Amino acid sequence: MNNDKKLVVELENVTLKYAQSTSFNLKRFFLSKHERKRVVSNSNASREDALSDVSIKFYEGDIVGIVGRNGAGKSTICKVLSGVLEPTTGKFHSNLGIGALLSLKSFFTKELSGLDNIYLIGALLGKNKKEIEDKIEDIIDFSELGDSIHKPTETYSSGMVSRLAFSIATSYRSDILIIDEVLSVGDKYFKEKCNTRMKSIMKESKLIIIVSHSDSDIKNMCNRAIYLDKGQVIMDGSVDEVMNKYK
Ligand SMILES: Nc1ncnc2c1ncn2[C@@H]1O[C@H](COP(=O)(O)OP(=O)(O)OP(=O)(O)O)[C@@H](O)[C@H]1O
Repeated sequence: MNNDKKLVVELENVTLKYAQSTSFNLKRFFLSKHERKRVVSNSNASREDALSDVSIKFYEGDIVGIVGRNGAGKSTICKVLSGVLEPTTGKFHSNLGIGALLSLKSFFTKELSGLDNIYLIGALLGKNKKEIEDKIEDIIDFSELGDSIHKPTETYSSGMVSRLAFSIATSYRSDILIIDEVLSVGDKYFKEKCNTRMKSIMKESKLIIIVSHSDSDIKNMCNRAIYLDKGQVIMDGSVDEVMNKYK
């Protein structure tokens, strides 16, 4: 499959077990950045695998939709692809730079303001102060949060969080863009605005991964889909084929 395309990212027999039940957030990521195994387990036996023997090849130009029921392992795969989590066993190879992971579940530190989160997430994406400050105006404008940017994000509606998350991640260019359940929230007007921005980013990114529970998001944007269940790949193929199986 895809013999004419350039292989850019590969998961090889990846298994991932979480060490303990715990929520994931930015602070935790910073603390564990140099010791990633603190958030995953080395044990072979004790826990059900969040990912189990997953092998996937990603090619330049792929826009891949990942589908599956709750708990299937979609967010976990995104974290492995963005370098946030290391596999417990198996290998992750990437010829692309650090992946920009756009995820509502992961990175907001809720007691901090939207503005502070812009700095923190920018730093997490490897940007320096100047690079972050160069983008602040664009991020706030695009998110349309106005003065709410100074309020703690725990006071935001899910739509506001979504707007800010989308604005931050899409303000920086990276070779790999990973969008985990962000497109499905936000009102119709903002969704259209996101789609327009996405189209221009897609032209610049080498690989895009989209997790969505929305059939239409996957059908409209992706050229390939992967169906996960209980941490395993059930099907990897064309969008039509996979969405028919997933129904
Ligand atoms: N931080 C964590 N600690 C322990 N277990 C976790 C953690 N995060 C996820 N899991 C478990 O790993 C499995 C896969 O979870 P994951 O969040 O990747 O699924 P998902 O497909 O993204 O689900 P959803 O559609 O509900 O967002 C689930 O069984 C989940 O309970």
